[in-house]
Amino acid sequence: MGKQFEKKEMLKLYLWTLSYFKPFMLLTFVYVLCGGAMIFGEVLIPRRMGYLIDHVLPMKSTNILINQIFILGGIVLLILLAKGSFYFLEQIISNKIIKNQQTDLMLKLQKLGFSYYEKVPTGQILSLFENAVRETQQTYTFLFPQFIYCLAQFAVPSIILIIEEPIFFVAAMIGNIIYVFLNQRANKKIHHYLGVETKAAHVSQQSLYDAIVATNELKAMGSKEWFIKKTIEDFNQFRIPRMWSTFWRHFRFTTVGLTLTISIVLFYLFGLDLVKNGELLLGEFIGYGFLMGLVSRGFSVFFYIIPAQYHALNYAKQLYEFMNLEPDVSEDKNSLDAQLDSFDVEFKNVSFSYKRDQPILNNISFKITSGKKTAIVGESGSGKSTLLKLIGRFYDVTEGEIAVGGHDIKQLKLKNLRQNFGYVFQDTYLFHLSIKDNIKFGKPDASDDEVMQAAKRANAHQFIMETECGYDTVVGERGIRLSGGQKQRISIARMLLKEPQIILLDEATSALDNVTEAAIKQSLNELSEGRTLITVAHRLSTIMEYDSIIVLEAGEIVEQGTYQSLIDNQGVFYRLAMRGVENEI
Ligand SMILES: Nc1ncnc2c1ncn2[C@@H]1O[C@H](COP(=O)(O)OP(=O)(O)OP(=O)(O)O)[C@@H](O)[C@H]1O
Repeated sequence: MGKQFEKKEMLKLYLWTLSYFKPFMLLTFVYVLCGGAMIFGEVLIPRRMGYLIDHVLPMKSTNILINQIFILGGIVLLILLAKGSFYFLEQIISNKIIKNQQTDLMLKLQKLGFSYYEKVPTGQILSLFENAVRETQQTYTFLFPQFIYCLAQFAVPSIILIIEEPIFFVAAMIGNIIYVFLNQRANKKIHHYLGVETKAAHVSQQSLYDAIVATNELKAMGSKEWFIKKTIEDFNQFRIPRMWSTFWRHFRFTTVGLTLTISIVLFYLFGLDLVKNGELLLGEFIGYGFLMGLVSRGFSVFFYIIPAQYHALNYAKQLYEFMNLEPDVSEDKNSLDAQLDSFDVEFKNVSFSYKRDQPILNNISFKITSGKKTAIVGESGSGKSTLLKLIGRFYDVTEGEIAVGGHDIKQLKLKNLRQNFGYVFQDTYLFHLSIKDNIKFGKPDASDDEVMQAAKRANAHQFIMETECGYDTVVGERGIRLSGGQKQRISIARMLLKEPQIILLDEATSALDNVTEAAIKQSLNELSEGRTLITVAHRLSTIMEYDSIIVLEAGEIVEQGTYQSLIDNQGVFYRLAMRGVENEI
């Protein structure tokens, strides 16, 4: 039952992998034709050679000999042409498939969005896009073409031998059966080690990723030795099974030579007897020898390909599962394709949990009127960032409704919803591009002057001009060449350039000093004039003139009002504010 199920699953997986050939049916057909022509030529040559030896040479006619050599040359040319076209088409088709597959994966990754990035470690995503993609794509570049080719290379000469001289087919199959018998254990071992290797590849890749990204943390904590030991252990989990799978694969290769020798010996034993008895001509004998070689080759490569394909399917399974993941947030088919004309944000009895039975937000209701400034405050872990993520629909509410401009956000097209948002996250990611492009990301068609104005308003112009190439300076991967505060300013410039109707700031100025923060606040104030601004703030002194402050505690709203009214209330907000004052002292 279990094995039956596994076979069914594997077949489904294989058909899914092959479905990428579908858009290229015509090319694939021509490709198969070329493969057919190759096999046809490979089978024809030994037969023409046999004819040459048995019938042409005894005639001692130079003209006929030359004719026959030309025919042979023509067949060789046909094989060469077919082979060239076969491999050329193989490249074209596999490249097209790889491109389509990669595009599908990228689109899927985008669709899965924020929640997927938060759930799955980056190293694991990289492993999927690196290892799983590379191994699966072997199906297109090598395994499937060779599967078809070897099947034909085995089947066509086998049929000829069975019809004409079955004893030679028997000789070939004896060697083949011994090969299968000897390799049963090897195949099981290879299958086992490849399975372990596939799983360990993820862990090893994650380790590598951590080693690169966390270099500074590890040095600072003096944990280098510990981490190196751990990385080596993780890598061994991958290296040792790989070593064994390679050993068994080599073992299998060695047995090919051995079993082929058995077939050849049998072929000579049976064949020479037939020649001696006059039942077979010498040329025919040589020709059948070639055909037998094709049968053995086709068979052994075929048996090499099956476990290799199985291995590739183990990786394809990861891609298949990834492609079939349901995004946490999806667009309704009948979603409203309309531009918003009002930007109120309303929470109606919203509850939310990342995991079942672990509520993060509980029965939250509030309304932010278009153009007003609202701050969300609360202890660490009270759910402030989560609340912002829900407004941007990075997650869907578990209960209740969020409305923007009077529409339930679930009923709006994601594009229409998000184009109205400008989001500055706690951590700013900078692309490995110039500073200019990193700012332009907020509005791709912005002019250089607009970029510069936005940077000036974000208090970033001065430090940008001090970098090596100004706005053209490439900020290395993850923007490591800039300080936390500088990265935040680029992110704010991005948002200022976009000029969104709803501004969401998640501790957007936490890495800035007081002077810079005050300067940026001025720009944000100007920008937020007439726009809805919702900010998660830790430094309460920055939100004194906000229209409303929502105080969260353990996922619930415990207070709401203006700064002064909350201070007068002497409740949770008052205590938070007092603590903040103490900290600043
Ligand atoms: N992607 C996630 N999956 C599961 N739990 C999460 C996820 N993100 C946050 N949480 C949990 O949700 C709770 C609220 O987190 P959130 O980041 O919203 O709090 P916060 O008030 O913004 O905290 P801080 O001020 O420290 O940034 C925390 O207990 C956190 O561990």
